[in-house]
Formats: sequence, structure tokens, C-alpha cells
Amino acid sequence: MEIDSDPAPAFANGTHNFATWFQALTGATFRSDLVSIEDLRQRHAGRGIIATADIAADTVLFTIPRHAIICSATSALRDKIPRVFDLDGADGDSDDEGEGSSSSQDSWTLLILVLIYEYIRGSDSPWKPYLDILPSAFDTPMFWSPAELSELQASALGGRVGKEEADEMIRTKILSVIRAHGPVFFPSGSPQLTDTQLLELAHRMGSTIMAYAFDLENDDSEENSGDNGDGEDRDEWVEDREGRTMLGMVPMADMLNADAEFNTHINHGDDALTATTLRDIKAGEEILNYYGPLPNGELLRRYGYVTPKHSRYDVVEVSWDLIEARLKERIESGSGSGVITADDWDNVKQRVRLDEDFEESFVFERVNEDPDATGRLSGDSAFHAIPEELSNQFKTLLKAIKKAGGGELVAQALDDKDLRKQLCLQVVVDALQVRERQYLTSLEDDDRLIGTDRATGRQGMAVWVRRGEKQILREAQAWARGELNELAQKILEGSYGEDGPAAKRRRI
Ligand SMILES: C[S@@+](CC[C@H](N)C(=O)[O-])C[C@H]1O[C@@H](n2cnc3c(N)ncnc32)[C@H](O)[C@@H]1O
Repeated sequence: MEIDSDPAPAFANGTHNFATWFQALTGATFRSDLVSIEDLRQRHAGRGIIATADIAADTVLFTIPRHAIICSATSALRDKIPRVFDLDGADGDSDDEGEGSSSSQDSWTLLILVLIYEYIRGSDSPWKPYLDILPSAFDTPMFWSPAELSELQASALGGRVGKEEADEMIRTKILSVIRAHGPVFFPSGSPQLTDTQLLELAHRMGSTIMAYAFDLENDDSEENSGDNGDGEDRDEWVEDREGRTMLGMVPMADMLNADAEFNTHINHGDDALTATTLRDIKAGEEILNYYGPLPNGELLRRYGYVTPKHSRYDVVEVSWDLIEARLKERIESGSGSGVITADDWDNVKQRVRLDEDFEESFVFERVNEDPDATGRLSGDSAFHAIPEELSNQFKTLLKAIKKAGGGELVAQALDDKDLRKQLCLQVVVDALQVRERQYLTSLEDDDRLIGTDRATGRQGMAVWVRRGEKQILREAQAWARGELNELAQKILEGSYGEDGPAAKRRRI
């Protein structure tokens, strides 16, 4: 965040103006006897809210009246360009007059437009003191240089940055609307922005929304769907068309930092949102919200940071190509197995990809228990199974190979569930080893980098992400080997039968 480089007095001034503005809002409350907004830049956490006294569970720390939220329902922009905001408009299928109307917008793009509009208004915006303390630069990979991105090594995160898609979305849905309504965004006398400047501003607002905005659901709604029960009775805060709940910027609630272990919850009431403590909090502790059971890679992609506690939710993606290639190797190296010609193998691959459930890659993850009702992490976090969809796709592959005359190994695996599981696990272990080698550094190298604090900033975050992935790869291999040992024993006993050596051994 660029605020990292603001001089301390300017930073403190921004905090002060914001806190004063917030507490003067009709309906807002803030327990300044219990909490305060602090400068946490030394630990790269921007602003955060810290307990200044011991706080009991179930205490309301602050209240945000809904009229203080920035969203489509509160910004004056909606009345100025109503057609753009009419998500159900006309027939919902046209982009009339190039103004990005109805069909092309969603809650995300509308909030970008709203934030750009309010930002350009400057002092005329009712949210000026709040907008002033929002970040202007981000640590999300979208803004990393190629050298910084290369530190992610073989992480799938590198392919999910989506800069080009974001540029395209901004050009077609944001710039087009702003240009079609020039006088609304740039009233006479106000300075114009070039397309390049607007593109940059839209990126900044899009990233702010990603890291700060809330889905404006009601507590009595189903998840975040905005449907408060009967499917029809929706209040004006909820625009839920095809699951598109209204997004909004919630001042003060978004001053809370977050972690996998947390102590406070934002409740969404009819007229206001409230921050309520989930357990007793000691003076000096940080008030923490929860963004969900996110792997560090996803935390980095959306919010631009990582934490050790989120490591338990880390995942790693393994491509199907890798699994397929390892099976091919096993078939080709197996004694007595028929070798498949290159043409046959191409047909096999095509056939598997025709399956309606075909998946390009599989996510390997641990089984985790949810945090308890007080926000504490409890219970096990361990790797317990390969994805079921992978096992199913593996069977589809075996069938396709059998059709192509793929030999004994495949035929046996199709006939016997245990042999199939064994082959699948062997192939998975092979694939996980190859997947691990796709990273430039080893798990041990990354452990050392983290243990000695030698990787900091963006590089440090990249190391946390790639190390988390390697840890899953190792844990998955260890688990699969354990399963293979048990399976080998079972298969051995099965092949000798009850009277065979295994049965005799048991009787001794
Ligand atoms: C909703 S804001 C929280 C307030 C923010 N710290 C600020 O100064 O405006 C979310 C952003 O705060 C930062 N953040 C949140 N939780 C954090 C944590 N546990 N450690 C470091 N940074 C954190 C990240 O930059 C994230 O994108």
C-alpha cells in the first residue's frame, strides 16, 4: 500500500479526519473508550483497530448506519445515469448507445463507477475523509513486476493474476460509460482525465473493492444471496439478480484487518452494520475480522498479504496433463503391457476431454475444521484424500485406454477396485514428485528463507505461497505412500487367500 510511505503526521492526520467524520455521522457509534485506529505500518498492515482496554465478549465496538456505506443505492451517481444502474433494464440484452447500459454492468463494475465518480468529486463527495485514507497502491500480484511474479515459481497463482482481463473489462464497461457521460463525471471547470489516467484510476478502485468491499447481505438472508426468505421480499439494499448481491464500501468496518483466527464479526442489520466481539479481548490485542478459509495464494491475490495462520488452508493445483503423462509412462515401462501408439494416445486424450465432467486440473487440499464460534482455530488440519473427481477421471482414462487396446495393467485395474486405487495412487505420487520439481527452489530452501527472514516484502509473500504449495505436495505424497502400503498388504492377503501365508502369519 502506498500509505506505507506517507509521513507519520500525514498518516495520523488522515486517521484523525476519518475518525472525526465517522463519529459525526447520524446513527454511527464508536467505542473510543475501548478501541482506537492505529498505525500498523511497521508490520506492513496499514491501519488497524487495537483494543485500548480489556473488552468483554459480545460488545458492540462500532455501528455503521447503512446510509454511510458507499454503494449504488447511496451515491448520487445512480440518479444521474439511471439507465446504467438499471440491472433489469429494457430486455437486458443490449449495450445501447455505447453507454454500457443494463446488460453490461454488475455490482462490481457499478461500484467502480461509483468510486471513480465520488473520487473525482473531491470535497463535494460526502465520503471525502474516508476516500482520503483508502490506499492508492496495492501489493496484490496484479501490480507486481515480471521479476516479482517469477518468485511465485510454479504456483498456479501466476496464471490467475488477470491483468489483461481487467484492462478489457475497464475499457468496455468503465471507460465507455464515463466517456458517454462526460459532463456527469467531469462537470464544467473540473480537470479532465486521459484514458490512461482513467484506466489507472479504475484499476485502483477495482483493487480497493477487492480488498475492502462487503457483500451487503442481511443477517436473515441465505448466505450472501440477499434473498431474505421468500425469494421476493428484497429491500433496496439488495440487488440480487443472478446472485449479484450489492457490493458496498463500509467505512470503519474495513479498517479492521483480518486473519484465519479472529475475534470480531460484522453483523448486517436492517439499518446498520455492527462490529461485535466474539470473545473476551485483552487490551493491546488487535481487533480482527475474518475473510474466510482462504489459502495464502488467494489471500495474496485478493488482499495483497499472507499470514502464517492461513497456511493451514493452502492448496496446490495439479494439472491433469501431468497425471495422464505419468500413467502413460507406467504403461510403457510395465512388463507385458501393450504400448499405445502416438495416434491412439491422442484419441484417448480426446475421448477423456469429451466427458462432460472433464477437469483440466485438480486442487489438493487438507481437511480443516471450521474456526469455533469465538473465532479460534481448533482441530486437525491434515491431508486425507485425493480429490474424488480425480479418481473418477482416472477411471474414465483407463476405460479410454482399454478401448485403444492399452494392455494388461489397465485391464486389471479396471476389473479390480483395489488394483485401480493402487495404480491411481502410484500415478498420483509420480505426478506430485514431478509437480514439486516444477518449482525452482525446494521446500527446504524456502523453509530456510522464511526461517532466516531473508525474503521480505513481495518476495517474502511469494515464498510463503510457494512453500505452502510444496508442503501440501509433500503431505499428499506421504499420505498416498501410507495408503499404498496398506493397500499392498491388503492385495497380498487377498491374493494368497484366507489359507495363504498371510493367514498363517496371523495365526502364529
Ligand atoms: C479491509 S482493509 C483493512 C484496513 C487496512 N489495513 C488499511 O490500512 O486500510 C484490508 C487490507 O488490509 C491489509 N490487511 C488486512 N489484514 C491484514 C493482516 N492480518 N496483515 C497484514 N495486512 C493486513 C491488507 O493490505 C488488506 O488488503
